[in-house]
Amino acid sequence: MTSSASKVGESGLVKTVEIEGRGRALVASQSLRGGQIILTDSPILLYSAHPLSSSSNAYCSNCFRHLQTCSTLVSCSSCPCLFCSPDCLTHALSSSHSPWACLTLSLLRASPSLSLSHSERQVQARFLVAAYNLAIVSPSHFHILLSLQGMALPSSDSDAPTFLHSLLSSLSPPQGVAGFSVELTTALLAKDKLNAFGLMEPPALAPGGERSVRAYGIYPKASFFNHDCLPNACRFDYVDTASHHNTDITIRLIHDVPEGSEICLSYFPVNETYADRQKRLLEDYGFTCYCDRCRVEANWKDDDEQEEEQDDEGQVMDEDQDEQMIGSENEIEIGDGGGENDFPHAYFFLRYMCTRENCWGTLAPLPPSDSDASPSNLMECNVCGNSKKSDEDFNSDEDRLSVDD
Ligand SMILES: C[S@@+](CC[C@H](N)C(=O)[O-])C[C@H]1O[C@@H](n2cnc3c(N)ncnc32)[C@H](O)[C@@H]1O
Repeated sequence: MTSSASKVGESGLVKTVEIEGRGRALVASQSLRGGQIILTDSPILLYSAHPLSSSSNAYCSNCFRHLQTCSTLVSCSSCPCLFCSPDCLTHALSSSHSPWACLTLSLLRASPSLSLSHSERQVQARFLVAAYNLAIVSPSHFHILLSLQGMALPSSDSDAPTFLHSLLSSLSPPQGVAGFSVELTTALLAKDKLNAFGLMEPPALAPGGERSVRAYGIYPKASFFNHDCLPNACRFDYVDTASHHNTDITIRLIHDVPEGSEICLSYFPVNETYADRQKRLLEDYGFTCYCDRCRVEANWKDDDEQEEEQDDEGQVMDEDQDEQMIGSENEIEIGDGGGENDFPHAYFFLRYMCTRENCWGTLAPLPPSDSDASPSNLMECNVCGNSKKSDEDFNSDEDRLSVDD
């Protein structure tokens, strides 16, 4: 580890260091307590996760607050975008919804070739508009975006940059953006893929089902967190409940972390199998994970070697579920060996996984009253927002915490 340490976050609780094979990383500058907020970060760029062809107008086009909760809706005078308040619209007109962004989104919406494209490509088009708009309205933030990790990965959709770049060039090239080229477009798409955080839809909009993403954001300081399949920190956001800076995210520690230890997030829900995690990390993030959990699970029986049996209806059934640690009822399944050595991280799942059906969120203690206080025994889920005492089942829906930071 080389420590060219620059301190970031709340009062310098974490610092960036360079770790061989992992790039930049954030480590604890001092010993830290579970529940401590180590970083609050604001996005330099946000964009909708909905395809351009979608008629959904459920969220403010600037701050992505759910519009159902807003009484002062206004629309853009030149396009169908809605905003939660006149102030948000005014702010957007000089930032995220500049005249160039407004015109370009309208032209893209009307483009037959883009409307025939799959939804992922339409969302990538939204990102590129947001990124090139950033170059126009805030060159310093655009440089921060360029400084983030991200090279095109061999597995990435290689047609996307060429197609989207030629579309933008023909419809509405961003005037005055130095270096506007297919190479820059390729690099921007790669940076988005490696660094974007998803702001989720509120749980009530997806009853019983999985929550989907409403918007993506680039959070420059939080982008330095590396991944671990058993993270020691997790991310919270309060898009609909915070009255100011509602798109800020906070990173909170799940448990105590000693000075000098790396602080990691999980880039996706922790219930995924070893094979799925490795595939996703390699294809989407370009690395193989050798975290403690992966080192243990690498010795478990391979998915492909598992016996598969045909059930009576001829469906393929997985009999051996030792890879699928968290079943549909959030059960812990232990591997063939059955012992603690096979599954030393069972404790993590029992203590820090949300038990609400289909949530798969992570629990972190509420922030301690001061840095010397013991961690709170009230745990909050970073996905559904429910709370529970550390040794209890979840409270009812009425116990959902409302936090306004
Ligand atoms: C969001 S960035 C994290 C910060 C990054 N290390 C940097 O230097 O900017 C994601 C990238 O960091 C690297 N990374 C993250 N977690 C890693 C891990 N557990 N092992 C190796 N590389 C990792 C991968 O290159 C990944 O694509």
